[in-house]
Amino acid sequence: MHDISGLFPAHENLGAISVERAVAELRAGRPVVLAEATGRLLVYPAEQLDKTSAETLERIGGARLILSMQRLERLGVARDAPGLIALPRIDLDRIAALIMDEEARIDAPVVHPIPAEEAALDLLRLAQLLPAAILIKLDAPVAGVNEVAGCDIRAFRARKITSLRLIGRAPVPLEGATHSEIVVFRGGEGLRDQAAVIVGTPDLAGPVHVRLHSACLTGDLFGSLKCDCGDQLRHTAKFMAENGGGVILYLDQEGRGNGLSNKIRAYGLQAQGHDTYDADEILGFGLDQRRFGYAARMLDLLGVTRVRLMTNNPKKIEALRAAGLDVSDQRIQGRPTPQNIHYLATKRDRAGHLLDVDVPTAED
Ligand SMILES: Nc1nc2c(ncn2[C@@H]2O[C@H](COP(=O)(O)OP(=O)(O)OP(=O)(O)O)[C@@H](O)[C@H]2O)c(=O)[nH]1
Ligand SMILES: [Zn+2]
Repeated sequence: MHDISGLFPAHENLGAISVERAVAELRAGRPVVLAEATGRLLVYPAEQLDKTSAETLERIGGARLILSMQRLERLGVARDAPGLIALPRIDLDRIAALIMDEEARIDAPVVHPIPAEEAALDLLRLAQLLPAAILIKLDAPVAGVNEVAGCDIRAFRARKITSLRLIGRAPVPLEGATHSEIVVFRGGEGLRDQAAVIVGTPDLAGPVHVRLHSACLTGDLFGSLKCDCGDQLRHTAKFMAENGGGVILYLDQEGRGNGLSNKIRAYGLQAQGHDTYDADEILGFGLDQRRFGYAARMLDLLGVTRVRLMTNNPKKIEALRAAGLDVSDQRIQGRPTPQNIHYLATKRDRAGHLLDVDVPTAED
């Protein structure tokens, strides 16, 4: 027998790997078992339910639906924590309404979750699925299911920060910033690698212009007029090229961390008149899912300690300060368009973004 134990990563990574496996299973529409000292829980994503999975879950019995605090609030139940609803029957239409319908109201008692059940909800968020799962307490073994420990889910984000590694770097000339280098890191809590763009040759010992830019496929790549992302990205690179260089971290946080599918679902709700935050809340998400701890770690790996942060988002400033960086900030204006002006004003009014926007009134 060959001994291949040396091919497996160090012991401290195993927990994070088990979470990533669980995330892959859930995204593929497969169940996972969440193990805690209190017992074992079968977890199935509510958005993946179909006739066969519903029948199977109903046969096992004891199914409950866990929903986030934001979703419960939308369903007319004010709460400060997630909650569970018993599902004596797995009715596909009712569950679809409970997880996504704007008009649905709750018709059953809501129970407070235990930590294992809250960890299940967090797993769904990491998988960038809707934060809604069918849970069943298991009193008998189940075969062929991936198992994940609640403690590993809770430790996942911090572990991903410490395991972040620089994989490669190469010069890539950019429009408006021809002297640029792209550096790629593996890790972070998103589902892909993270990139940093080093524009010019910034003095890493002094305060460095830095932008934390969350991925926005629609804005950055397709030039969507609904947001200011693409414009800010290109403007920042050009500004840095003309002002002593800088570092742009391009973070795998599409849709404020909710993922592309949920962002497009939210855009669908926005097309019906909801603002950017209401649309996310209807889907069960909070104001902003993003955490910036791993961005601080990327800066650390690049040797940056003093930052002139190009942002209007106070949460980014706070997050880097909390991670020990010396941060001063600099406003960055995205181009207002008739299509994004309300989005910009909403970020200012509801999330405290430091934006200077003039929304035309009906009289203008
Ligand atoms: N969920 C959701 N995400 C959106 C929407 N519009 C844009 N986004 C995402 O919001 C994020 C924008 O992030 P950033 O460019 O870092 O900007 P910001 O948080 O507004 O802060 P600064 O630009 O630094 O002031 C990207 O991940 C976009 O994909 C939306 O309507 N709903
Ligand atoms: Zn955008």
